[in-house]
Amino acid sequence: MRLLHYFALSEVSDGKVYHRAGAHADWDFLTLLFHRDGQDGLEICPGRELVTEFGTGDEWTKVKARTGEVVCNIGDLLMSWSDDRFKSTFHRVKAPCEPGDYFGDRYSIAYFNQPCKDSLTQGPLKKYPIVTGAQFTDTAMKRNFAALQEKLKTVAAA
Ligand SMILES: O=C(O)CCC(=O)C(=O)O
Ligand SMILES: [Fe+2]
Repeated sequence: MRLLHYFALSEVSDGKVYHRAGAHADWDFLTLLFHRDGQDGLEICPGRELVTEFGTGDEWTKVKARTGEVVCNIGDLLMSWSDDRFKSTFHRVKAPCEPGDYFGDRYSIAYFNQPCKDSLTQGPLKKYPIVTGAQFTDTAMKRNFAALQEKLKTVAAA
């Protein structure tokens, strides 16, 4: 479970668009997101053909934050377990940076459903090799860490 507090920002704009959580897919089975009325920012790009690649350029949909509603994001484990029938939900959190955005404090709860370490998963079509929960999580963490290292290199070189 992740308890997120995105701090309030002053209502200034330099004309650029920023994100406080970059585009990503979660590597769990299913993420349940809880927001508060009016604290918008989440944008989703569902149905993307990927297992956690950090791409850009697709169509993004803004999700209205509402108290009492639960946003369910498909994670990479459900994607591979379903032999890619259900695609991971690519998502990001926009920073308030344009007129009309919500600039106040934003609270969000992300409940990540992770597999037990010794559980075994494989889809009915056996598209991917059978893995334990521990192997799946370990691979996902290493892949994300490698992607982050690559990104840092690009930023450092710029
Ligand atoms: O704050 C949100 O609405 C999303 C957070 C999120 O995507 C994450 O923690 O993985
Ligand atoms: Fe996420």
